[in-house]
Amino acid sequence: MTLAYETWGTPQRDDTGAVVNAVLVLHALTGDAHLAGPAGPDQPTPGWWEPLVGPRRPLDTDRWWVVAANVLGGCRGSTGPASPAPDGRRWGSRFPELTARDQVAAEARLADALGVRRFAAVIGASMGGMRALEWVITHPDRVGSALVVAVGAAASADQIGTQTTQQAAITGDPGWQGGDYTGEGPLTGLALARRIAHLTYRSEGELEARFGRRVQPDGRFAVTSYLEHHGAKLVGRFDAGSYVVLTQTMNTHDVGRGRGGIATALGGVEVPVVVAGVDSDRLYPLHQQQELVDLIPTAERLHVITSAYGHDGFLIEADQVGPLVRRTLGASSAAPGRPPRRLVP
Ligand SMILES: CC(=O)SCCNC(=O)CCNC(=O)[C@H](O)C(C)(C)COP(=O)(O)OP(=O)(O)OC[C@H]1O[C@@H](n2cnc3c(N)ncnc32)[C@H](O)[C@@H]1OP(=O)(O)O
Ligand SMILES: N[C@@H](CCO)C(=O)O
Repeated sequence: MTLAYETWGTPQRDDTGAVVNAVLVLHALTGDAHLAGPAGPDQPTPGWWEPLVGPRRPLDTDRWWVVAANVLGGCRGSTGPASPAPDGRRWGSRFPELTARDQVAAEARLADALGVRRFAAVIGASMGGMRALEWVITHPDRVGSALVVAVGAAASADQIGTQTTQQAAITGDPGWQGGDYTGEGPLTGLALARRIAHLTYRSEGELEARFGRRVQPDGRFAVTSYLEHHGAKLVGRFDAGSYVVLTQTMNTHDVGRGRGGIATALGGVEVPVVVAGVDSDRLYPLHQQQELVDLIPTAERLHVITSAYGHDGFLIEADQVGPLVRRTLGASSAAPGRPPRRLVP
């Protein structure tokens, strides 16, 4: 198994050689390890949280060693369905179904390899928030604090409904070939999946204000053209097999599975957790983050990101996410050179 990762800042080690200032940042569905920095020949997008990383920024690289890895099952350097299996062919349909717990198990092995016994903080939104929750529950001794944004304790019917419909758009494309495509693959299906998904990532009000019923000179509704643009862009940078595998990990997300239910699993959390949501998020509505706050004894109040942009607000509203990152690091029980600050509910 390969995990592709990037780091920013400099690791500080204690007497035993363990890194004491590492912060793990976990990306969402179509993100990758490139948290900050420009696009380049091998990197299709600029850093997805660029404003948050650097000297004196919330993820202050003069102080923290920031680590971001491409998720297991992804297609930006880590092992996924498009990777070659030992026989040299793509894993394709032979790639196993993964859960967020498997992905966290892989990330824990990355931490071992990097010499990180304990992260000062683990930070994630959306699919990254699922893994941040699993980190807190599975490895409480390895997490100083956590920031969990725009996610719930378990996939909802609404989320499973839209994600399985996106999967059907891909697997119904003749180019899918049971997952064992060669060449271009199910590009039409992947673009359609992204269009469906993107609608859930933005708000009704934003789309109305930006596009309304406007028709472009080419005869297309402006909103249709916008969605086609996002579909075409994703096709240029993402593998359809990874899209199916990763959305399936999101469908099976349930912190309570095998742990006596959500309330029991979250009720045992001892790591300080900062929970936030976006007020216009129709995919992961605020009541799901309120449930996390209600059930996690170490979570303080719900932090609300005010945004017109819906779920994507966690990517766009860096000015509001930044203070939450600082708050999370300030609450860490593992921050070097500073006593932990208790988050009072
Ligand atoms: C900055 C990055 O690229 S981050 C890279 C990693 N990406 C991720 O992790 C998530 C994937 N991306 C996303 O979710 C979103 O695109 C975001 C959140 C990053 C960006 O959101 P915003 O900045 O609000 O961009 P928005 O959704 O308005 O889209 C702008 C694009 O739509 C295009 N567009 C706007 N209106 C129309 C229209 N009527 N017809 C066609 N295209 C249109 C713009 O030209 C622009 O194109 P470009 O991105 O190729 O320059
Ligand atoms: N726009 C985000 C939404 C998923 O959280 C992405 O593509 O990763």
